[in-house]
Amino acid sequence: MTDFKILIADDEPGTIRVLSEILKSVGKIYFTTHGTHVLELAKNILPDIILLDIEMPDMTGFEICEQIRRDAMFTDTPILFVTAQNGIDQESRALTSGAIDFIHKPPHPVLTKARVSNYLALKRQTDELRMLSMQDGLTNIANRRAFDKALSREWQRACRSGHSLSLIMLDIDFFKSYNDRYGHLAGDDCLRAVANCLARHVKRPSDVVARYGGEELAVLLPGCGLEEAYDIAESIRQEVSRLRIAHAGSTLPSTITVSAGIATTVTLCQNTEICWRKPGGLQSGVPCGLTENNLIKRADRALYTAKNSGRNCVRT
Ligand SMILES: Nc1nc2c(ncn2[C@@H]2O[C@H](COP(=O)(O)OP(=O)(O)OP(=O)(O)O)[C@@H](O)[C@H]2O)c(=O)[nH]1
Repeated sequence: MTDFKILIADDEPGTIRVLSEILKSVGKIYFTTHGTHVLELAKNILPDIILLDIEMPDMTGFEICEQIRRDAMFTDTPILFVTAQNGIDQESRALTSGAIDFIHKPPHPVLTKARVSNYLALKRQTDELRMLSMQDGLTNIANRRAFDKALSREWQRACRSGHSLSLIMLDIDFFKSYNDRYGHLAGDDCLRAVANCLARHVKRPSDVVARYGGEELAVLLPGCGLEEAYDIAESIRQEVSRLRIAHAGSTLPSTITVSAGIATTVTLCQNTEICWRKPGGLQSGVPCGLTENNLIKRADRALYTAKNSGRNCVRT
């Protein structure tokens, strides 16, 4: 048995039994006889494929399909309708509501298994491609594209909820001279080790560690205020020093170090104002309508300050 998850929604327990028997070797079966439960169940189990009865008493399969399609979590999840009806109108309505194909009742064991297996194989490839498109090939942390998406998502969320959002930008000190002295491949190893170190430091599922570009790395911390972000950045800085990667060209301790800059948002007055918290607890209101780019600019500016303050330090 594979680790695929198959969700079957049908108000007839007999059909669920037959489909489960046919597909039990293809993946783990989850089912519901209530149309209104499908979306919630799907959110809990994150199925790889959904088999939907068109005729359900509480909600039609079309309505459920459209509801699932509206949810960004299920953009790539294939939905197949299981139906006893044939007809151009039904099929066309099913396809426009977001289904990818049909299984006709009574389900034929060989055809049903083959059809579901094909869509699952396709889903696996799509998942792998999506993952690769969001991952940095050298360090295996999130790439710039994934970072931009996460920042945009978390910015919206922070504006809605009023929770803080912190961004740490980190840059390896004297990395050019490291490359020049030890070679580009050693530079790549060093970058990987520092990225791993960052990844070990983030704990919450919504935190994102990304390669922002070149030797600049970013840590996005939703729901995290300035003090906590500072502690995390400082702890990363110390941990990188403890890696003891020799760097004879550094004017600091002769090991690899990082500099870090932090910016934090605080939403005030029921989202009417977005405020940047400044060092020393000062707050300055900035008119609403700012974009997430301001957070990056602030963190970058703080990083620049850290570099100008002698490097191997954290600035806000
Ligand atoms: N090995 C390796 N080097 C990279 C990669 N991406 C960027 N770099 C190098 O990172 C170096 C960055 O150098 P600079 O921007 O001059 O900064 P720096 O030498 O670290 O100096 P400061 O940041 O001021 O401490 C350049 O030499 C880039 O070639 C990469 O993927 N692998």
